[in-house]
Amino acid sequence: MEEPDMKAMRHMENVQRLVVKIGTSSLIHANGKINLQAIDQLSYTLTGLVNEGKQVILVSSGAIGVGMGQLGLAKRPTKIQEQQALASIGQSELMTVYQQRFAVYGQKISQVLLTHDVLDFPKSKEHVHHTMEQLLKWGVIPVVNENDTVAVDELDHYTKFGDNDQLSAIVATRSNADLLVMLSDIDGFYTKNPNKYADAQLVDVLHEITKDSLKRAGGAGTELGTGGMTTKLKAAQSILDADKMMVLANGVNPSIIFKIMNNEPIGTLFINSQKDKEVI
Ligand SMILES: Nc1ncnc2c1ncn2[C@@H]1O[C@H](COP(=O)(O)OP(=O)(O)O)[C@@H](O)[C@H]1O
Ligand SMILES: N[C@@H](CCC(=O)OP(=O)(O)O)C(=O)O
Repeated sequence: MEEPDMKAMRHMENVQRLVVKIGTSSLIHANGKINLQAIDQLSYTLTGLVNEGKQVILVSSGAIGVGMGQLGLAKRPTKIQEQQALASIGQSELMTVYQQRFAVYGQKISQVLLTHDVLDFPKSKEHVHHTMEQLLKWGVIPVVNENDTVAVDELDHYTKFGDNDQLSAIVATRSNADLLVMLSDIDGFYTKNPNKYADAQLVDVLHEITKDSLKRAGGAGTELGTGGMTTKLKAAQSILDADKMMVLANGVNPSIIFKIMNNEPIGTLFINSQKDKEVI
């Protein structure tokens, strides 16, 4: 693993298409209410990027969390049908809020709900691809989430992505995006879980996901978040395999994406070493 205090130069100039993933913990306050400031800033920032001529896809979690807030539930229910019903309530509310906030900046958005099998089956995968390309061509920001109402893993029918970290990596690689920006409740990937260890240090750049890095990632940090750091590293692995870049950063102020695009050393950059050498 790289020395945590070494800050490498970054080169985001050629990023034309990017996927931004935002997790539940960045979208919902600890008291269960929607974080309007985060959504507003996200809308402002992503619209700003589209106005600069970039193509942007948003992968947003939060359906279950928003649904919990709507019903006043403090704890995520364990029954699958309850989680799915909450997602159904929360997704439409979440999209209503996104729609309102993006409209303030004159930005069109759309909803794309996916399941794993849809992207496994060649014909439906092609349809999704064409729809996404058309949306991006029109300057629309597709807002993607898992179709939680139908996604369940059964023995003979595999429909779940697992979590939105995986989904965002799949969306980014399938859409040939140059960069995946993963916004979480933490500043980046640390040498160990910073919520447990005070001496944890932020890693600036990671060129490969080793067994050692996976060991440094603990479980999910919050009641609402599901993925935890392990799934973020797995997502990063898919991005590195596709020879693309990922930045993991804190989603508390989503306008941080402007700084990322401006080559500021924000969060953790995942880039394979060959590509890192090429761009420098
Ligand atoms: N090495 C690590 N570096 C950073 N965070 C870590 C690490 N290991 C475990 N974590 C935990 O992962 C959490 C982020 O995952 P999660 O709560 O699922 O966020 P999100 O809702 O944004 O997907 C952090 O808050 C932290 O507690
Ligand atoms: N599809 C679910 C999100 C699941 C998920 O991965 O959540 P998170 O760990 O907050 O990104 C929802 O919208 O609630």
